[in-house]
Amino acid sequence: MKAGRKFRHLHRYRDIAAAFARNGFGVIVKELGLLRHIPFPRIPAEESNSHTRTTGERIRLFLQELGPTFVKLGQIASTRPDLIPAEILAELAKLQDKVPPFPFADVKKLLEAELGAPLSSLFDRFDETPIAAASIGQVHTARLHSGEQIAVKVQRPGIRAVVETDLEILQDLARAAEHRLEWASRFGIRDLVDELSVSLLAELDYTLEGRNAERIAAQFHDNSHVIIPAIYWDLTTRKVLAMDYLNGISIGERELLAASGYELRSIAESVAGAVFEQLFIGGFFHADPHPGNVIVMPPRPEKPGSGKTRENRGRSPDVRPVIGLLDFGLVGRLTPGMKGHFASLVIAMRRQSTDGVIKAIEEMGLISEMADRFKLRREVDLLREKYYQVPFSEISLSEAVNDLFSVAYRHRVKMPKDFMLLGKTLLTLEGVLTSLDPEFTVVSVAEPFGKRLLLERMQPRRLAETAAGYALEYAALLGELPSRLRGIFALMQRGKLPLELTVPDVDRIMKRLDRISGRLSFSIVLLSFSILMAGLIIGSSLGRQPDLLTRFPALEIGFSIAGLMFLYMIISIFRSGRK
Ligand SMILES: Nc1ncnc2c1ncn2[C@@H]1O[C@H](COP(=O)(O)OP(=O)(O)OP(=O)(O)O)[C@@H](O)[C@H]1O
Repeated sequence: MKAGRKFRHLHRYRDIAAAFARNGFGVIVKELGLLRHIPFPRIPAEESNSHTRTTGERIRLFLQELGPTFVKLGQIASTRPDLIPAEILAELAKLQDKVPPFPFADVKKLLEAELGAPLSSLFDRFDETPIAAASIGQVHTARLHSGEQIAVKVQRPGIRAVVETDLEILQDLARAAEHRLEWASRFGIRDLVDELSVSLLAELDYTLEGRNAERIAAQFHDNSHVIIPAIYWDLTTRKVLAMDYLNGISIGERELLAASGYELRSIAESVAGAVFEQLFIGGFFHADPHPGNVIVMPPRPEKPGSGKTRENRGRSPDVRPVIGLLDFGLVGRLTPGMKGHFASLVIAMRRQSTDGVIKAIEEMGLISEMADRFKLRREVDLLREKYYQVPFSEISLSEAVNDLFSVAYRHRVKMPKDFMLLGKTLLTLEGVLTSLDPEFTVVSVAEPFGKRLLLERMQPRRLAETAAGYALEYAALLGELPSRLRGIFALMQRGKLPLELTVPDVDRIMKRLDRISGRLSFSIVLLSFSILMAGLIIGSSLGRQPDLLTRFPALEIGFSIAGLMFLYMIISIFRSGRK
């Protein structure tokens, strides 16, 4: 730990040490020397909760006592069922950062400084009592001079400095812990803290949240059943976020929803549909669909604010409720490749194919060189047996995600951050929706989206893109090959080529080349096959429209090229097989 930093943050270190002690972790910290040179506070036995609370509870209380940075750390850790035992995970999921609001005088001061004008000229009405107060910011309602009802999120004064100090301390603690504790380095807690730093610092910039909201809104461009509040950019800064006020009922208020005449099943379906649309289709997703962030609004013909409403006139009225999503501080991204792997994984699990599951996780590039494939296969087999003949609609998503993640953890399969967020999103979603309607199964809604994604991937245009992508990957790998080989030859010349080092290296390159070329030729075969099929279909319709060919001679050329390509691919595949 850097001494200067420690001295600067002495007060905070003492708070942390006291929180450790009060929650029964003092001994561990002291003995491991994590907070060496910090005067350790004496906590009377009756003030410690170590005998009255479970470990999970104490961890939750410890984090809650230390405020926003630690609460967020716990919330991020709660997205890691691969790392954290279920009992502790359940406690972390309860973490709330609701705190008393800060005074209106501070709100006014901050708004006027940030927006550069007196409050009365900015708003027609500004409600002094916030509708929600969290540790980073609080939300007020207001009305613009133009009449719109808006919600204004205002950042707590001085919060950035507090978070930055805590992050520095956490980085020091994580470094010390990894140095001394095997489990800490196994958990990769430094990575966890780095991950936390990135997402927490992003949450302190409300303009990023505004941009996330707009990106998700664009994904629902054609869906009038999902509303994302429009952002008022002229009233938004890094510390102020102004958006449409969504007037509805939180999805957590089951009784109120039922009493207001909503059908709970229909709400559950709409919310699951909205989430899967982001996961499988858009690829950019809201990763924190907890009840406070999902609200139900009465069916209405038009989306307010966004101006991107689909025309509804002339259609029979649609009674599905409208789902409003809020709070875009935590988002995940799935590249087209990841979406595809995810769909393949779901399909392989559904087909009970162990090889398919392993292939899918292999293709994600997740299996480390260290993994014991034999054991991994056996565990996936066990999972397969567990889910054997369980109807897809009865599978508990959270259990399946947990099972998969814990196998992944045991085999050191590295899950990318966005996959973790995907898992967390699914877990939160299932929790929220089953408490709304215990009979509802989330996967039943997932299936059509997965199929749609796979169908989309089989379209000739997509196949062409995929083939082009692999070709680029091929080219990049070939490009990097000479330098790698040069390196290997240099080592050989110097007689410093340990066999165990080079063989896996070359092997890895060859395997990758093999894989890419396999996929490349497969994609080209599919592509040319699709073009050929399209040619045949259009060709068969030419009988009815004989002038098409004369009008589009390029079609004829296209078919001939596609046919030749296809033939060439088949012949070369047979040839390479013979060799
Ligand atoms: N546009 C809005 N329309 C209606 N209510 C809103 C709106 N924005 C925020 N709220 C209310 O304020 C609450 C807190 O907002 P939000 O979740 O964005 O803040 P946060 O500081 O990120 O809180 P948390 O840490 O709980 O995620 C929401 O749960 C919701 O009840």
